[in-house]
Amino acid sequence: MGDYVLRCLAGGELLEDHYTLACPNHPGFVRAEYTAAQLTVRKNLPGVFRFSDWLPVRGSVPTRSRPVTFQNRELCRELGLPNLWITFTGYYPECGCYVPTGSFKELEALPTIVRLKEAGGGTLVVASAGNTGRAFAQMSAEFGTPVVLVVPESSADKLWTAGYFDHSSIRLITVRGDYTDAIKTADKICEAPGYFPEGGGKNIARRDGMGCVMLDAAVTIGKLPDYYFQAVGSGTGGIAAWEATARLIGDGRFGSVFPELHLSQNLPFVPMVRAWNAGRDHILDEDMPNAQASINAVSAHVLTNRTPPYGIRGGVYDAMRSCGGRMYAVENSDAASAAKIFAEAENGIDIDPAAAVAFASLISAAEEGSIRKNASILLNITGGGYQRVKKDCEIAQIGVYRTVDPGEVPAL
Ligand SMILES: Cc1ncc(COP(=O)(O)O)c(C=O)c1O
Repeated sequence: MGDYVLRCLAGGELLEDHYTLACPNHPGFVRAEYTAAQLTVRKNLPGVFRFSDWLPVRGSVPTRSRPVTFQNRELCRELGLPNLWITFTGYYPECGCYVPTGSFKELEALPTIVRLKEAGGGTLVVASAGNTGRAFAQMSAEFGTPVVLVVPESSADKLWTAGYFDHSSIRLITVRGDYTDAIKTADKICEAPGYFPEGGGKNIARRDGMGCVMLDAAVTIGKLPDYYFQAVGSGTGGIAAWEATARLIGDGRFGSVFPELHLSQNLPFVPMVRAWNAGRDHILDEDMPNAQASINAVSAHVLTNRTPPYGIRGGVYDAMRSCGGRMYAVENSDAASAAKIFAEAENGIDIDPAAAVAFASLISAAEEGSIRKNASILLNITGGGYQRVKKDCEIAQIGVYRTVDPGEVPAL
């Protein structure tokens, strides 16, 4: 299971995999090419590991976390989209979804910790605006993998575990700055031996873990959707959807056309939307005017990455070029209205502000008539059910180990 070779996308050469995140000779992403040409869903394996054929791991860890794809007929009628499918990754027992930290970042964290363990282990260093850090914290508490989490000071309250109280394997560092400052601090920590970057979009375990959303949708719907809607900060989920689609097309049973990517960001911080709409393969400073104030003004802070893998070979720009599609800039108020519609339709489930941004972009596309109404649409609800998880499980806040200024490296 999970047999693969690792290929450099820029140079085309095969690479040895020692938790390898990048090619030593070329910039750009590396990608896993799996031996299994067809996907066998292994329901006997836990959670997301049912897709192990196309995950870069040999083993698994016990978990219930996986995405769940379903339809809500009433919502389909209300929106005039009869073939709307939702893939939900969060905590929503009524739909069989038990992701305790509430977001699809757990789909990345699970194969990442297994991949690192199989490569010899070490301490994972994770920069996060909140959700990624919480996902890795949960894994660390459950499986003992040591992690250093680096988050903006304002995100510290988002760092908790559900049902696990021993946090001795977790070091939480808060930075007096934003998400990008957290990324820089994390990079510096990784210069010390024994500390490994989780790798963000460069990590095949993270991308292929997220790609399980598309795999779950395709096996549930029985074919690839025509449109894929997701809110993006790094854009890794969009890239992952593109890569998973390529594998599904190769499988031969799910169709041969890439779904259009409909990716959204939260106004006023929308660097990828601006770059894409200007036809550029790179982001300029002018795409992020008043960056700090704009970041402070969005409702979905997890979408505020100032250095996303946009123009890199195999990144967001390539994915958009390959699939076609559109990018949306969504107002906070529209995201809030979308979240309300979702809660009313789905047992009061509160969705993540980022997922609300994606849903709002879909609503606007439907209202504008810019998508075909009868097309098969996949809406990636990337997080939700936080209120429910806090009701059903005991929550343990993670204590801050050190608080540092931007550029400062904490002693660990
Ligand atoms: C709930 C949620 N949705 C969407 C995103 C954006 O994901 P990405 O840009 O990595 O695909 C994030 C990122 O942290 C998230 O936490």
